[in-house]
Amino acid sequence: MAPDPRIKKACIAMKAFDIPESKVRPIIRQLRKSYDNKWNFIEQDNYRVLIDAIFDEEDVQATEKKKEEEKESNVCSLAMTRGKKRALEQTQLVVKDEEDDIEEEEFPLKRRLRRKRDGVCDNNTSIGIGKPTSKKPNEEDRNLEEEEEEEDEDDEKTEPPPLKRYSRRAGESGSARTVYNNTSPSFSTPMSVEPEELPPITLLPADPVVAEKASDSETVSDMIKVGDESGAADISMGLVIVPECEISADGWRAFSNTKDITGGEENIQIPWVNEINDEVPSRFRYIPHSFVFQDAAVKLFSVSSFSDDQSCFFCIGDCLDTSSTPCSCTTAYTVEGVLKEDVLEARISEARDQRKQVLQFCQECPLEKAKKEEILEPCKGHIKRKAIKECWIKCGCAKRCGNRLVQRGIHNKLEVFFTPNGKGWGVRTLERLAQGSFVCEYAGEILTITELYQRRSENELTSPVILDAHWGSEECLEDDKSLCLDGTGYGNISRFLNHRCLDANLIEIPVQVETPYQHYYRLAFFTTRDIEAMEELTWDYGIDFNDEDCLMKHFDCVCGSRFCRNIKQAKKAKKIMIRA
Ligand SMILES: C[S@@+](CC[C@H](N)C(=O)[O-])C[C@H]1O[C@@H](n2cnc3c(N)ncnc32)[C@H](O)[C@@H]1O
Repeated sequence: MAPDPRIKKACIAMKAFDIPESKVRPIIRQLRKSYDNKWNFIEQDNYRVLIDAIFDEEDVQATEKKKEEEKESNVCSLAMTRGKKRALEQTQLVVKDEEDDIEEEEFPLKRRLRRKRDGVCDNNTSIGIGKPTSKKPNEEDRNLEEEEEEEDEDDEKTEPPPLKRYSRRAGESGSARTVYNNTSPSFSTPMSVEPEELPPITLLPADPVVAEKASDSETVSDMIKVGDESGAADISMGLVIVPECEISADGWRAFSNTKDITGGEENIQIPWVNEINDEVPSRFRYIPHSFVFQDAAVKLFSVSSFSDDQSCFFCIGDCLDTSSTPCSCTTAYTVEGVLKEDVLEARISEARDQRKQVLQFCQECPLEKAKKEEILEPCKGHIKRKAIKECWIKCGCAKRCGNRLVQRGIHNKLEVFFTPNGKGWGVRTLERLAQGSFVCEYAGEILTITELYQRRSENELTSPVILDAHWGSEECLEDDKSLCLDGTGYGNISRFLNHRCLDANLIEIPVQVETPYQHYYRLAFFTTRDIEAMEELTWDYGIDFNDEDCLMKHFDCVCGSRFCRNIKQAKKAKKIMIRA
């Protein structure tokens, strides 16, 4: 039989890392068996699965070798006199040092490859991933070890470890690690993942009862920390706690449930499909509600700090029930559970027509301050937006009250799908949606603007949203109160919503749920018109495609709207359409 050219190609690719063919071939055989001979899994990401498998094979061999040695030394030590044992221990000390060197020699691939993956290139190899370094190899090794030690020390000092580190690692493809089920001699398909210590997670309460429990001075983070001593871990916050581990794209494919991308976190299941290619949704943690990342001062107030006129204390049942006197809270929703037409129209024209927008200007804009430039540029202005006020903890009505729409969560049939027109994943509705229907809210990590800029410098953002509806109304906004949401690492279904310039079929509206506290509010998506089943859902990210300061990752817009603001791109798309 003619040799398979793909095996040859893989061997050549591995040769660049000094991995001999004799090591590559048996692993390829195992992988082909495990992946039903689907080469694309083996080849993708520059043979990342193959490299990982070779590493794991090395690990298994090293562990087995160590075990054997331990067994041998135990047997020896039992049979030895004390004096002999001491003598042997002394020799072992010397031998151990030598063994460390041998181990490095015997398993040089791992260190060399890891160094390459980390962007450090050996001077004496011709192929280098990452920038070459002028450091001598020994110096390099020392530095690498020092760095590793420093990292360990940091971990010990920072107790519990910062969440940021986890979210960054989650997106790193270069450090993915898969744990294999060792039922076959030393390798098989990915089966399980090792749980690591979970990062501290601070949540906003899904249920306002939680708010009641907090004292005036408590931030949510003081009150609810996963696994802390406050007993807060008992409160079910509906957070998907994914054991922190690093798995490959294929591992993720194997674990992710096509029937429900939310992992059971929403009232309904949201399936995902890809009818276009082999891609799977990128790895993230599904959270149904936003949570504080670190510095954001999202305070829970004691109910007494709000006056009775900020709630409908005496209402019973449903505030929208027409038989009772309409209460002061209910201004936005109809009894059918959609936004009132006039409210929706006002919001749409405010979003689309600049003349209808009221701009507020900060004295010192957090967005400008966060740039940390010598000269502070003047504030560019923020659109003043009033939040819809839903009934909350202080109201007497029931949870089923019609003025508690957003807080009851997603209730329409949605689907994540791979778009055919180059936008990646998107969201579509599987049923007809009436105009003004609530679809979902934007959930993510609540960050301060300073934290957002920090992330931006690490290139982690896709589409953060700034919670600036009230900016400029106060003299000076403190850093921990100028907030935004980032759904990149932790997010809900909204992280899949694509952008459409101006005439999108969704609009985002600020909604107050927990308290009338204005620095943090929820951002809810409502339909701007009736939407047919299978239509993609989109919202206008509000990006200026020419703004270099734009906080979102740049992309060439292919929204197809005749109002597309990404002019060059729109022209290109039009030309293609005409030619076709
Ligand atoms: C919040 S994510 C939306 C989900 C994304 N499509 C995915 O596959 O995960 C935003 C990213 O989607 C892509 N995107 C969204 N709207 C787009 C548009 N109108 N044209 C091109 N790409 C778009 C861009 O890559 C953008 O950075």
